[in-house]
Amino acid sequence: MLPPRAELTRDLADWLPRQRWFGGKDGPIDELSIGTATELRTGDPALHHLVLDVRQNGTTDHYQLLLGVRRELPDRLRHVEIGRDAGGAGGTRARTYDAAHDPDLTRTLLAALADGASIGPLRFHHAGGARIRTDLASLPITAEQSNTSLLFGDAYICKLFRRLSQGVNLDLEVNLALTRQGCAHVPAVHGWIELDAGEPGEEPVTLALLSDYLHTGADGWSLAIASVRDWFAYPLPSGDEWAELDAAVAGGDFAAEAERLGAATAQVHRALADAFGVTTVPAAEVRALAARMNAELTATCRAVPNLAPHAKALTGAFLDLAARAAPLAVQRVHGDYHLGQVLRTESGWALLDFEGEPARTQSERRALAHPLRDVAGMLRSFEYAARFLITKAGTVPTESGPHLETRAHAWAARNRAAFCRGYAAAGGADPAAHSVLMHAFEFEKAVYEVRYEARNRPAWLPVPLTSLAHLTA
Ligand SMILES: Nc1ncnc2c1ncn2[C@@H]1O[C@H](COP(=O)(O)OP(=O)(O)O)[C@@H](O)[C@H]1O
Ligand SMILES: O=P(O)(O)O[C@H]1O[C@H](CO)[C@@H](O[C@H]2O[C@H](CO)[C@@H](O)[C@H](O)[C@H]2O)[C@H](O)[C@H]1O
Repeated sequence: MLPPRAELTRDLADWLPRQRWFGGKDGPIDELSIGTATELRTGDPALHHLVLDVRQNGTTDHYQLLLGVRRELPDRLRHVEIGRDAGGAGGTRARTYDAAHDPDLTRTLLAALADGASIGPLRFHHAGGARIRTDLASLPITAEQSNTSLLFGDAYICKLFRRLSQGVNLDLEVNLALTRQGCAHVPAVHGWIELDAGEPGEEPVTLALLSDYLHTGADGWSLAIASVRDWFAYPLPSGDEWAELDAAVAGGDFAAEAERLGAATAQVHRALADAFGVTTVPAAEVRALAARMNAELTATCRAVPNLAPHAKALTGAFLDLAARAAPLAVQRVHGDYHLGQVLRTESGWALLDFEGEPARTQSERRALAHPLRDVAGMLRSFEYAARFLITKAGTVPTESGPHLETRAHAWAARNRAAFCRGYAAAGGADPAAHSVLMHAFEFEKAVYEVRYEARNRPAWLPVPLTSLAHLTA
């Protein structure tokens, strides 16, 4: 049984702003109420699924929470306690906590998924194929910011979406379609959980996604950084010859992987086109897109004046896009493609997280785009990886800054070229033959990054700015 609502909502309003995944940290909570409460397991411990309606600054956001209720809280769950002394029915005391951290309770989710159960407004779907195992204990992974993912042994990863958005989640929609296409470059979907919208004709809200856990995978960002570190440590030849060095000579060269990643990207784009189709937008819409890119540049220059010296070159690229005067083929793409979104497993590259850029609205994230927009995103990521160690002063060997910047540039150039080669060879549009699109998309992403870093990680701001200095020189 749930503790009395008044006490519970008071505890939740105190606890929620302290959670990493809470999106409304920039203002106070004006009102918090429990939108839906569904009992998933009775007894001690009990499990309740809650949707919290959180009103801030005139808008209401919805967050999901798995609420555990126990008489006594074991030490291992103290760090996720929500309410200490909520008085239960009949004078009993109940301790409430975030049950995502309690493997005794999260098993309930696997069992319901395996059964394809319906509990109150919650629908548990099994994607078909292999039976879902129910004997696995969960462990939350800590790396994430906006959602919470649970590992079930080496078999599954279950992503619980914290802030809920209207309708079917993009990550589910895309991964399910690609799994059904037999695409080898995404983790197979095993199941998902959704909440009935309640109103006829309204789409259900996606709550969670259960996929294959690619437990042998290493993420592209760590692999690329290891390669850059190796390249920076490569001994300098005498004199000034270092400037001529090709990044290929370093032991940890990444170019072959970059080329394979390019090929995997083209294959996923093909599968997305097959699953969702391709449409053509007229030249007038391409002009409107270029105008939006430029408007964002103007707004970002106002917020981050250090971007202003590059504005002329960026505007030039957006004007070239506007002048292109040709229709553009658009389709579903990844939307926020970078090295942190790809995993190298023993059998190849896998792409993760098709939710789009977190700083964009839902409709912007759903918008179709030209596939080279993803290619440009990944080229930005090579720029980032090349300069990350320089920005993190102290983690690099003894060379002076300008020398390292030359090395960074060489590493980025080598891996950008390899990625593009792999992409074109596997049937994707050849980036070299679409320089107007590539420049506009890459500069659009760089503007987004400048804004993203200024807001979220000001210490990283020099990374996109230095790279822009090179690209616009
Ligand atoms: N299927 C998977 N197999 C292995 N690791 C995964 C899988 N899905 C996600 N991860 C790991 O979890 C991290 C975060 O996943 P992601 O889907 O990007 O979550 P978020 O949307 O919260 O950023 C990834 O960078 C990756 O390291
Ligand atoms: O992974 P998310 O969907 O949360 O994407 C956001 O955060 C990313 C940073 O974690 C950010 O990516 C930028 O930094 C990366 C290095 O950390 C770099 O590889 C990317 O190229 C760069 O864009 C992403 O833009 C943002 O949407």
